[in-house]
Amino acid sequence: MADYDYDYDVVIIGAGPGGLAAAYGLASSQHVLVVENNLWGGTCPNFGCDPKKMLYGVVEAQRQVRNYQDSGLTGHPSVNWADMMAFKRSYTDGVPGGTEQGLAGANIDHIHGTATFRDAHTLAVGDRVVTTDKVVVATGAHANIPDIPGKELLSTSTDFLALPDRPQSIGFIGAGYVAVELANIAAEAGVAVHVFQHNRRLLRAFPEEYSDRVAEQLRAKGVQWHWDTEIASVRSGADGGVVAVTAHGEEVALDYLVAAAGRGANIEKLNLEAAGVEYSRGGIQVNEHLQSSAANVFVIGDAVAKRIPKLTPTASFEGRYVTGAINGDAAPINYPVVPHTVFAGPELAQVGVSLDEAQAHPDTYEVLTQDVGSWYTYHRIRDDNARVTTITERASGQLVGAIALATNAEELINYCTGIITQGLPASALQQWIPVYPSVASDLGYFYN
Ligand SMILES: Cc1cc2nc3c(=O)[nH]c(=O)nc-3n(C[C@H](O)[C@H](O)[C@H](O)COP(=O)(O)OP(=O)(O)OC[C@H]3O[C@@H](n4cnc5c(N)ncnc54)[C@H](O)[C@@H]3O)c2cc1C
Ligand SMILES: NC(=O)c1ccc[n+]([C@@H]2O[C@H](COP(=O)([O-])OP(=O)(O)OC[C@H]3O[C@@H](n4cnc5c(N)ncnc54)[C@H](O)[C@@H]3O)[C@@H](O)[C@H]2O)c1
Repeated sequence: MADYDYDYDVVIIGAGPGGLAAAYGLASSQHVLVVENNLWGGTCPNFGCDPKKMLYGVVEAQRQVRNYQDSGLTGHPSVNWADMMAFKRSYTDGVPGGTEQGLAGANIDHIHGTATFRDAHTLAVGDRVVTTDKVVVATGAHANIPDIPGKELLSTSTDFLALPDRPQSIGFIGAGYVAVELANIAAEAGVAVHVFQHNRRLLRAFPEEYSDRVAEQLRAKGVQWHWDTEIASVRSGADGGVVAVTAHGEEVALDYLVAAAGRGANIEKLNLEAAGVEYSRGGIQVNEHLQSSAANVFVIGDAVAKRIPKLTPTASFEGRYVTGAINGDAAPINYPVVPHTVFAGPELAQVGVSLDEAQAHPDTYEVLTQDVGSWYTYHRIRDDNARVTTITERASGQLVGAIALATNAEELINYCTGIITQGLPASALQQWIPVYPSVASDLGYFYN
């Protein structure tokens, strides 16, 4: 508890996965206030992971029917965009209210408004001024909008996830997670999709031999890739649409053009200078205890300038870590391996030592890439192009990395993450009985 008579022990700015993990963790030991200026629950359940994966579920079901066309299924379903969006809302509509009820039920003080620092211990939220011993900044991130003429005509992933009617055409600037996932959903729903990428590399967080396969799979679904193409400007087009003008002078008429060129930390409204908190282009700088340059101000989640992936599980992990740090645990943060997946139809997932790293050190690592489309698990679902790479450390035989492009790849990679995190030897797989047949029952073939 604070020595000085502050209003609160901890004010948490932002009620996304990071801020909420910290709030629930701290509530039993500290007097906590949570401040949120948009929807309770933050990006992931309102405008990110969860609504995206609901739409993905619908288009994946359609893809599976297509895969089974010569295996007993006939007929081609089609996506009803409006109904798909209503299905999404059947979940997202309840998120803000449910999140707020959860905070109220746990007796955690919470207010709606934008928090701004007056000094490191004082925050303004609208007309209200609140003093606090410590602050946890968990403000997340927003889509970067390229600074080009007509930028106000650009849309974002948030707009996409709320489109009431199916567009005829849509473009994406950038070829990262957001563009690939939303391009897949749109293409599967029958939208004409263009992706404009300023170089020739998509999904740079994944190995090129895998991301090239994703590009080819999306091309086969109708996605038009515009490689080495900068968008120089945007102007209004016919019927409320836009015209994307490339640096080569090419013009592409679209219903929407989505900025998917990375995300920047939500720091502009915080007045960080008043609190002595230093930041850079990538977000707020922190030490190994997630403390900013103002020692009483902690930062977690997408707002942090960090090298590890900015994902919901990393934000929650950091929320749990600051709970311990604020309660007196002096240990620095120690991240376990972080798996990541792009839901690209099928999924591309990876964890641990990267393929580049393994290939650069062949004396240290053994790399085994297997085309598993003919294996029972993948043949059964006609995932004919499924592929899995495993990376083991030669000296110990320990699994240290894995990459999979396959239906349910995220589940296979979750199992690999458990093995790597726990440092389990291959012999451990002899001591458990998985359900057969299942993704898990293949593990012994990948790691033995
Ligand atoms: C389209 C999309 C799909 C994604 N899919 C996945 C996925 O499949 N898996 C995955 O792991 N991650 C995914 N992500 C990333 C994931 O959503 C984020 O990593 C995660 O939400 C970060 O949590 P956070 O708590 O740091 O921030 P956020 O969830 O962004 O929450 C921050 C909150 O702070 C509020 N806020 C900001 N400034 C202030 C202020 N000054 N005062 C008060 N409140 C403020 C914001 O309104 C927001 O609600 C996706 C992101 C997007 C955009
Ligand atoms: N499945 C998931 O886990 C998931 C899904 C969506 C988002 N996310 C999170 O959100 C973050 C942001 O996603 P994102 O796709 O916006 O970013 P990203 O960093 O994954 O990709 C950005 C893309 O934009 C390109 N780019 C950068 N500047 C550009 C410019 N000026 N003009 C044209 N292209 C440009 C980059 O080369 C890259 O291809 C991810 O890094 C991830 O942390 C995760």
